[in-house]
Amino acid sequence: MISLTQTSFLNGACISRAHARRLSDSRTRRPSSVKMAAVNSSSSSDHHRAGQDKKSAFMADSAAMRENAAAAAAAASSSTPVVVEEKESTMAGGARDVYGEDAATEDQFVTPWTLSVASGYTLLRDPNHNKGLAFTEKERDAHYLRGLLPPTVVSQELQVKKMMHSFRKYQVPLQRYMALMELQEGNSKLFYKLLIDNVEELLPVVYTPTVGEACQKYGSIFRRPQGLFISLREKGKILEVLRNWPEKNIQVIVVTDGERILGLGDLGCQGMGIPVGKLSLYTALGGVRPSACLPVTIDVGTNNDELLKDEFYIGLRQRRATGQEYSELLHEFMTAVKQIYGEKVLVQFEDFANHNAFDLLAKYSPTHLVFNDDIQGTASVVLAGLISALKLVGGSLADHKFLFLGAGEAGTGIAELIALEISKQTKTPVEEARKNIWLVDSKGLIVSSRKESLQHFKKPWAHEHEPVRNLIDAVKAIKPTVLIGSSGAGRTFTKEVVETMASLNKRPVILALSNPTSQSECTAEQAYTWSQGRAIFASGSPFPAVEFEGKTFTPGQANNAYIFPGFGLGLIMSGAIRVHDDMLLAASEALASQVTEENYKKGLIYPPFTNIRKISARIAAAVAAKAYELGMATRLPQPQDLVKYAESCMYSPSYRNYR
Ligand SMILES: O=C([O-])CC(=O)C(=O)O
Ligand SMILES: [Mg+2]
Repeated sequence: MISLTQTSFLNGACISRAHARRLSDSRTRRPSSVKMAAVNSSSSSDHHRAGQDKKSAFMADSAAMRENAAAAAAAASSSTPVVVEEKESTMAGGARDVYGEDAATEDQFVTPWTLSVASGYTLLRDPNHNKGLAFTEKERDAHYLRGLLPPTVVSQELQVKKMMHSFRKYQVPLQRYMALMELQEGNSKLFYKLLIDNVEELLPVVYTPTVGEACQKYGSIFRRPQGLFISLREKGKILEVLRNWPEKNIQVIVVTDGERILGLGDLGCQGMGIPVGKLSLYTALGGVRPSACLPVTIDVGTNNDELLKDEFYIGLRQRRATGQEYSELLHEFMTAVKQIYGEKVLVQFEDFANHNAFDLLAKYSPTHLVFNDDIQGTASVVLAGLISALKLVGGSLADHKFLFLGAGEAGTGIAELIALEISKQTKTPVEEARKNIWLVDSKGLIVSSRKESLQHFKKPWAHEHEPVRNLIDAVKAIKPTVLIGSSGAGRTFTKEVVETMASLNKRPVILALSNPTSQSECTAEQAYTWSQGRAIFASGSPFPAVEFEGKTFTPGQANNAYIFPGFGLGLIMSGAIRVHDDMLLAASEALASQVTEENYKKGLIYPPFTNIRKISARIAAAVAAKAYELGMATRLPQPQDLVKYAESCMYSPSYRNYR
């Protein structure tokens, strides 16, 4: 059988280069309805970095950034025409896949490809094409599969049913995680179908909280590498390392350095579980095709002594590199990424420690398409929850008083986005809007008398007030209507804290955002019981429904998983080249608008995850619309119906027919 396959997947004799080129050309022939746009990938705007203010850097902005990015976008849409989108429906009769798939594959137009003669045996071991028992009789004949499979032929639906049946037999969450990872490595389409069809049940396994435990034990459960590992040893060679990755058409990279994995601290190289998990959600929840997703872990060592002593640890056995050594490696990575994948690749920073997260975002926002999920994604999802909570508590955002426990990435990120939204709604300066927002860190309430010793990202929150040393005293002094936990420290919303919130408010809004479950500031049960069922509660990690005095309370999950998949899709489908604060606000509003009356009746401030693909399409459309409005989109012309367009761009995990 002749197959087009990637260089790293050679199995059998290669055919001649000329023949390969002919086949490859016909494979990548453009269907007539493919849309064109003018894109000059070389247009860089590094020089636009100048003038970035560190204070506003978490959401690098605004007027200057917008102008710069719009100029870059204009420059980017001026020369060499390239294919910018392929829709499945436009592909019929167009280019054919490796195995003669009769619908377009998600990896269409990926280059470079090498032709090889693959055996059926190889096909069964290729996760992107394997269908297991679902190979039809004809396919078994055509692709050298006879005898390699038992006689039965089953549908993908039956495979899903069977997988769920055996999955449910595992009682231990980590075993469930391993079973799903094995499936992802063996049959990618089945994995995504399973995840999409059973999202509520499987999310806590491939993602928070189980992924946290998986990272802690990554070394001992390690079977096959996932993602790309870039360590200090690869310094000077990062471009080569990126070229080793088999997929070439990368659209989203999730990168971590493992220093602050969820609320679990420094897990070094074992943080890889996080980019892998986040990108699974990019595909399952946001419809970004798996081959366009690249998980990366930058290994600069770890300060986790237990891991350094652990014989199964998979990373560099040294303490973390810092300062120039660290920033040089990161800079080489960011430069290489843009060089190899172009201006429109989205780099999502994930679970970096505060001291690097803010600086990296500030440094690269003006020149790259970057997004920090912990600062911006979490901010956007929480703002959405607050917008919808207003339906239950009344008033506008400006009427409320917010108190945070935790003044790191999530805390200050959320605080700033709330302030931006208030400022937009009330047409007051953002400094004014910040006045109703208070933050507590490990040293107590952030007040102006502490200003000198504060890290730069905390300074905007240092208001005039006498010193307050702990959370409970801050609750009593500030009298917030909304309490938000983002400190990574578990069980810090004590009975007294929740009871005080309930004594101050008819319906206290309490968000316990820290992950995983062990780090949650309080449980759903505690929030509902201690507030006599009056709390409007949501948490970063999932909690089951709670019965209290004969009533059932279903907590919402205020997790950035609602935002980043749709947000990323919106950036990709519009060809956005920068992230702008207004896109985050647009995403929040789009998510809040998806909460139904029925959800509100149950006290929910987020819609259920069951409909997440529809929700993601709406978020994507809102983000793309904003990109077009701001002049930051390069995919032209703008599609008329962005929601429909987002839906049409989404990856489908259904098997293709191989002719
Ligand atoms: O991964 C999650 O569940 C949310 C998140 O970004 C974090 O806690 O760092
Ligand atoms: Mg995170």
